[in-house]
Amino acid sequence: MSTATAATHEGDAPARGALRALLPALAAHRAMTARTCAAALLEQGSLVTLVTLAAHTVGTAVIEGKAPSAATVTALAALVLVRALATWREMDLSHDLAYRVLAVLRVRVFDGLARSAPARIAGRRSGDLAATAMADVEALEFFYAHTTAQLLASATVLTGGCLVLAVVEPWLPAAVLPVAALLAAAPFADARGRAARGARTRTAVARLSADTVETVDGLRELLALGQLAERRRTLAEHGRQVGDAQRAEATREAVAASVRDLLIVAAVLGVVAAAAHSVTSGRLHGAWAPAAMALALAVLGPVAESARALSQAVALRAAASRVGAAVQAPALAPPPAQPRRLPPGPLGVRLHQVRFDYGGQPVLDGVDLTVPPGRTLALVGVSGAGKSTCAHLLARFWDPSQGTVQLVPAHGDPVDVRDVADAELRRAVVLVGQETPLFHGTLAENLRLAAPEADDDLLAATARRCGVDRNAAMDTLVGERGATLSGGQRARIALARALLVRPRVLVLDESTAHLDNTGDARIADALREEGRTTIVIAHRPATIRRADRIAVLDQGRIVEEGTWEDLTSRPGSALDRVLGIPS
Ligand SMILES: Nc1ncnc2c1ncn2[C@@H]1O[C@H](COP(=O)(O)OP(=O)(O)OP(=O)(O)O)[C@@H](O)[C@H]1O
Repeated sequence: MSTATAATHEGDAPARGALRALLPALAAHRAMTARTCAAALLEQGSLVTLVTLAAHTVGTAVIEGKAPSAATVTALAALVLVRALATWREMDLSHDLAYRVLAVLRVRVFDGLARSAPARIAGRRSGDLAATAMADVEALEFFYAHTTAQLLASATVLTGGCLVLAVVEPWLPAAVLPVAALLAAAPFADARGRAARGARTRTAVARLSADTVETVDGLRELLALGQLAERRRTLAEHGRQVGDAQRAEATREAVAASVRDLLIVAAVLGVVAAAAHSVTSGRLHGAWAPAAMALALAVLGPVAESARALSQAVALRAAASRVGAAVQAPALAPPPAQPRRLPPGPLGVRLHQVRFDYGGQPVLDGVDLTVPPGRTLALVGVSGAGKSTCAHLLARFWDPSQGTVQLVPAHGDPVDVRDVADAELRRAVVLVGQETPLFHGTLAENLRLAAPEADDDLLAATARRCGVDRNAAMDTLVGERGATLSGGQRARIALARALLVRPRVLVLDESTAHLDNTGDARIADALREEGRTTIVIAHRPATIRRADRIAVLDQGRIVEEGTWEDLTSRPGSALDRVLGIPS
C-alpha cells in the first residue's frame, strides 16, 4: 500500500501536495478552464459593479434630489442581466468542467487498480476500493467546480475593487485589505486539523462502504451463521462514526462561517467610518459613502466564499490522497519496452529457478518446471504449497523476484512472459480459477467477454461442449457473479469462456472442483485439443492421473515429477503424501 493511502487509512493528515497534484487534470481542458474563469470573473465583477453603481445612484438621488439618468437605469438593468447570465454560464461551465475531469479521473483510478491487480487489491476490501473509485472521486467535484475559478475571480475582483476605493479615497482600502488577508489566511490556519478531520470522514465513509459491500456479498453466510443482528449493529456503529466525523467538520465550518461574517462586518464598518469622515471633511461627495460600503461588501463576499471553498478543499486532501495513490499505483507487471511476438504454433511452459514472495517468507524458492508444447501437467501439492502462485506468475499477475517464466515454442527460442505484450499474453495463456466470476448479464454476454466477435452458433456449440445446461438459452440471465447458477454450472460457463479464446496454454486452477467425477472426465475430454498445453492444479486423484505428467510442489520447490504410474509405484512418494495414501 502506498504511503499516501496508508496515511489516509490511519486517519492522519494526508500529504500537503495531494490537492496540487489534482491540478494537472485541468491541463487537458485549458480552454474550458479559461472560459470558466472568465465566466466567474464576469459573474463577480458584474455584481460588484451593479451594487456599487446602485448605491451611488441612490446616494446621488437622496443628496442631490436628482432622479437617475436613463443611461444609469439602462446600465443597471444591463448589469442585472449580465450577472444573471454570467451566474448561469459559470455554474454550467464549472460543473461541466468538473464532471469531465471526474470522468477521466474515474477511468484513471480504474486503470490504476487494473495495473496493480490483483496483488495490490488482494490486501484491500472491495468496498474500500469502491469508495476510492466512486465516493472519493465524487467528493473532488467540489474542488474542480468551486475552487480554482472562484479563487482567481475573487482575487481579481478584490484587486479591482481596492483600486477603485483607492481612487475614491486613498485610505479606504486600508479597511478592506487586512480583512481580505485574514479571510484568505484562515483556511491555512487550521489546515492540519481540517485535513485530519476530512481524513477521518473519508476513512469512516470507506469503512462503511467496505462493510456494506461485504455484508451484501455475504448475506447468505451471515444468515446461516445467525450473524445478521450483529452485523446490523456493526453497520449502525460505523454509520454513527460517519455521522460523528461529518458533524465535527460541520461544527468547525459553522464557527469559521461566523468568524468570516464578523470580519466582513468589521471591514464594512471601517469603510463606512472612513468614508463618513472624508465626506464630513469635504473631501468626498456624499454619494460615495453608500457606494464605498456596497463596494467593500461586494468584493469581500467572494473572498469569504473563496475562503470557505478553500477550507472545504483542504478537507478534501484525504480524498485527493486516496485518488492520487490509486491513479499513481505502479504497475506490478510493467509492460515490456520492446515487446516480442510469440511464434505461431503450440507453446510449452518453462519455469526456471523461480523465486517469489508476497513480502515475507518466499512462497516459491527455486522452482524448476517444464511442460513441453501440447502436453498436460498436473501440478500437485498440499494446500498453501504455492500452486496458484505458479499459475499467477505464468499469467503474469506478478513477476518473480528471481528466475524466469518462459513460453517455449516447439522450434525456436523461448520467450520470457515479461517480454510479451499484455494483450498477446492474454490470448496465449488463459487461467481459469475455481471462483472465476461471471458478470451480471446474459449467458451470451458472459461468453462474449472472451470472444466479442463469436456468433451465437459458436457460443452455443462451445457451451454444449463444456456441458452447460442444454436448455439454457443464450439470453438466460446468469445474475451477478452467476448467483442464479450452481457451482458446477458456473464452472462450465467459465471453462467455455476460456475455450472461446482458443488459448495455447490453458491453466486450470481447481476449475473442475465443483463438478462430479463424470462431469470432470467429460470436461477433460472437451478441453483436449491438439497442440494445447494444459496445466491442471487439482486435489482429485482422478483429475491428476489423467495428466501426462505430475509435478509435486513442496516447500517452495518441485520435489517430485513423473507419470502417475511412476509416482504411485514409488513407496512413500511425495504424491502419496499429498493424496493421503498410506505408504
Ligand atoms: N495475495 C497474497 N498475499 C499474501 N500472501 C499470499 C497471497 N496469495 C497467496 N498467499 C500465500 O502464499 C502461499 C501460497 O498460496 P497459493 O494460493 O499459491 O497456494 P496453493 O498451493 O494454490 O493453495 P491451495 O491448494 O489451498 O489453493 C500461502 O501461504 C498463501 O497464504
